[in-house]
Amino acid sequence: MDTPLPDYLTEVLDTCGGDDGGELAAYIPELAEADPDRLALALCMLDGVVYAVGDTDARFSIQSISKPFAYALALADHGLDAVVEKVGVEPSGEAFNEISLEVGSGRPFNPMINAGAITVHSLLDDERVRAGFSAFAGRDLEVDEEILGSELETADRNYAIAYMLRNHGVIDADPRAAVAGYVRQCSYLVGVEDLAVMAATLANGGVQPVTGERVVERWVARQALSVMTTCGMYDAAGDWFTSVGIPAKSGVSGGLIGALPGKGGFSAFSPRLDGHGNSVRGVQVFERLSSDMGMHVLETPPPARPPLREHASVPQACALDGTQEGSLYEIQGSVDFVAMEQLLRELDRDPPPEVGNVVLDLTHVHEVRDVGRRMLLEGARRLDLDGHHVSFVDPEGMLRAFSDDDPDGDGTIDVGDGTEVPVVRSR
Ligand SMILES: NC(=O)CC[C@H](N)C(=O)O
Repeated sequence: MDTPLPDYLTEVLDTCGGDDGGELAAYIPELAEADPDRLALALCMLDGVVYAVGDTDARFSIQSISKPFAYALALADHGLDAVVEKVGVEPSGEAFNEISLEVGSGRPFNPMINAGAITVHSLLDDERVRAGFSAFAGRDLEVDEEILGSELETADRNYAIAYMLRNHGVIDADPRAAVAGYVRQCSYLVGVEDLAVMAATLANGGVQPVTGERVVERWVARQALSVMTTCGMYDAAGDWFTSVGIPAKSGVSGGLIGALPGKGGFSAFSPRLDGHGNSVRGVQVFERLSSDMGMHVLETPPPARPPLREHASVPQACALDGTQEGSLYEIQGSVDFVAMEQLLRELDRDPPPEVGNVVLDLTHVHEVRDVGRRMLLEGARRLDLDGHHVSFVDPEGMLRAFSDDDPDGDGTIDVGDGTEVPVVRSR
């Protein structure tokens, strides 16, 4: 069987391809020369599989899509506080090249507009950007010197921004050098597959899904995705988020990325732009993908099955001690806050009989979140305090995968206060 995914993606391009509305970014001479009809789309799943359709060979400058990645590198190098001290995280509601600072703090509003991005760039050097972007993409990226030179010839607005930044003490660097570095950052050549993989790295908590390299820490990826959500589409961020609902970033060469946490990275390329500087057909492609695939991050998920699959009083409930009566709790689904709140409430409402074994069976659990694990262990600790002989059945090692509690694998887990509870592989 051939997977239908490429056919589906081609169909999306076909339906969105007819719109020739919008304009090329004429303020950068080299971009005004681009072939306006090119159209491409790529998806990168978090196991590293990439689907790409349309003009997948097209290479274009990354432009403002560089901003969340440069922001991530600055966060990784300097920490959150140092970066937030320089650049805020509030949507400006203004155009990407607005000459403005936040009233009060005197910082650029956010790292997605040019003022913020020039400031972020001043925290990095060219080599760090090159190596960092290449790590996100999983291949050595190169600057298009023509595009770089072309933009620098007409960069008066960015120079104005940089002079404003230095005048207000936001950057120390020479404003012309700051702009040159920032425009270099915008001039890396990419294709849609690169962008999908880069977006997927953010969606994957900072681990590049193809190379397996951890490029940035989890919190860094979350911070970058957060500002993409609130500011990535500039003064169209609200419209974008209500209709598409995916953390995203656009660039004036026509690229667009979306990163869906825990799911995948997406990219589109089509050079004609709307009045906000976002790709016209790129936006349409994402609207279509989001509605077809139910990818709005705030879509309420369907109700989960209850965490307690079965609760039975059974003889010989515990494999460790086949002689006693006991209670068997078969837990299913996700061990997260919501599920454990329900389970602990149930154990409070209908506690197991005073003597005997209590077996907490995780055979049917598919994921254990850190908070869920802590709640479950606390439940086990309290059952132990009440005098029960508690044990876990954990065939997949889900509990231990998260902790150092049982480094030597001696078959017990510390549930707190030094209380050891046996863990067995099967009942
Ligand atoms: N929105 C964009 O992609 C803008 C990037 C472009 N290099 C600029 O600074 O004007």
